[in-house]
Amino acid sequence: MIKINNVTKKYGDFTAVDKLSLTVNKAEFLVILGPSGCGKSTLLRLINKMIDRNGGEIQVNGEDIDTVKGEELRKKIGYVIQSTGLFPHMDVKKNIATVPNLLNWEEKKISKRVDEMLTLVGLQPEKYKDKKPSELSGGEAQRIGVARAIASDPDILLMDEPFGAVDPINRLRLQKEFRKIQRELKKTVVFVTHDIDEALLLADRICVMNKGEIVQLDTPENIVLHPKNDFVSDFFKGEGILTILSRKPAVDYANESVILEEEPLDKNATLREVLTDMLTTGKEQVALVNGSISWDSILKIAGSDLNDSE
Ligand SMILES: Nc1ncnc2c1ncn2[C@@H]1O[C@H](COP(=O)(O)OP(=O)(O)OP(=O)(O)O)[C@@H](O)[C@H]1O
Repeated sequence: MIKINNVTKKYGDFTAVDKLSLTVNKAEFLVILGPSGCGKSTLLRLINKMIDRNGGEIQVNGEDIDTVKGEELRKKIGYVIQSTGLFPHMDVKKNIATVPNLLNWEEKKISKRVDEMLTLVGLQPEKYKDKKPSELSGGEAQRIGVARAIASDPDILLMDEPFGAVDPINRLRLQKEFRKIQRELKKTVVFVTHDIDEALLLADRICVMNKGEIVQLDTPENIVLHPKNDFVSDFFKGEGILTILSRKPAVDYANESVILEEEPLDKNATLREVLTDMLTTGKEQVALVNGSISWDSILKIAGSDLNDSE
């Protein structure tokens, strides 16, 4: 858990983070979203003491960060940045082993951990561990960045646009895989992005920032459907409904009394996939494993029921 209380960061006369308070719960995926220059990266770097603050307090897992040395704190908190920050002269296994080495783990334990981490992020250990970063694609390098950040099993991960350099198709795959890993390992994640779809797809809660302050902190659904002010609604510009549909399992909305004589969609299909199926086939009713769902009900869900269902 991370507790930020009344924290301010100034660069000269300029206030980058302004008396900001925020609690990130254990195992929560919190996304910080906002326009360029609003203070997102600064906030992240304050948490792991890469920069000093001018006022306020920060606690990490109940401990005031002022009582811990920066290097010690950073061994306990994973940090991933857009450029991946992999060391170019080290091979993949050495990169992943960075923090375990700093923590003086035994060779055998490190080697086992490297293989586990590569497998976790979907890369075959034998094929990848001896490669240099220059021999990896952008998406592979991002995965190694994630593997390195979680290698020493930190409770908390700070991620600053970690998938920014990846092409859209691999990006979506990485986002989904990472979300799954985060849920399985119950990591507390603070994730910075200015990509609205990414925020809506990943977040338990979104913290919308502007000019160093929090404008709205809420679930993705509430932010899209009930923006607090014009800044938030202009920022989202009506986007987001499709992404929210893609977070909802269709089976949760099935009409169990209408059974169709046709092949049902996959049991894991989302409302967005139902909508796509309807738009590509022209069907107004689609079969699900536990009943069916109609065009009218999708429209109704997109319009209002999403909010009530939270
Ligand atoms: N070392 C620094 N010295 C002076 N000003 C800085 C410094 N680092 C950041 N700033 C300023 O502080 C503000 C917040 O920067 P920050 O990097 O936190 O923004 P951000 O929201 O992460 O932006 P982006 O989405 O573009 O990465 C910006 O106006 C930036 O120019």
